[in-house]
Amino acid sequence: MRPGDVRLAGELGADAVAFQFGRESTHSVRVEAARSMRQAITPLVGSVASFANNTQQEVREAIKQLRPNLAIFAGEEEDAFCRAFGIPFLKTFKQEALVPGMDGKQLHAKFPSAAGFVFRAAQASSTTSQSDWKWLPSELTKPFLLSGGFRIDEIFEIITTVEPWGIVVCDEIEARHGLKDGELMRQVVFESRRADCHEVQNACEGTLPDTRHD
Ligand SMILES: O=C(O)c1ccccc1NCC(=O)[C@H](O)[C@H](O)COP(=O)(O)O
Repeated sequence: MRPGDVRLAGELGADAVAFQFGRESTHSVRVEAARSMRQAITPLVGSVASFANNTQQEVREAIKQLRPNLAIFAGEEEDAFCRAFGIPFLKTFKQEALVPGMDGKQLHAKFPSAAGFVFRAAQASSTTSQSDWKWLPSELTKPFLLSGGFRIDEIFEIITTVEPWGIVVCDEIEARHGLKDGELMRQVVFESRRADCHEVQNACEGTLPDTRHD
């Protein structure tokens, strides 16, 4: 919600910055404000427009002004609505709204145009064991993000347990409502990168060709 926070997020290593346009979000911003904050995004850092039950006109106007790389739809939108804007999108599902037992194939069939999904956990605490994530659809082949108000000290564990494509943070990195805290942002990026490195190291262990020359 502040240009300085937008710039710092990119400088600290965030992959993308999201602007929220959902009417019910207490973090929603006006299109004009988002457009001017977009200028503060560091080159190569993505810009995301996040919607929740906005009208077609509102989404069209925000996309026209902001030119985001990606849209997120976190309301009751259907696939046809989301794909009509011609940019890649993720569809958000709240944990409590997911049909129990729904697997990745069913989700993909319901949202064939989605580039991926966001799964928003209902319970922010005690989310670090595999069994806490049983509600996630199985057999997901598209990338997905996790959101849900994580504690910073559990981010490493969550990423290495669930192996999402990324995580979304909002309140977790705020000093006060709407005001991001640089040190908390740094810690989130650090923990996420630490988890990435751990995963890459695990994946590579024993599989890299021996490039040493005697
Ligand atoms: O969950 C998402 O899909 C998401 C996408 C882009 C940015 C943020 C996202 N999640 C966090 C939130 O939706 C809320 O901003 C957060 O839970 C705080 O709620 P509120 O104060 O109503 O904005």
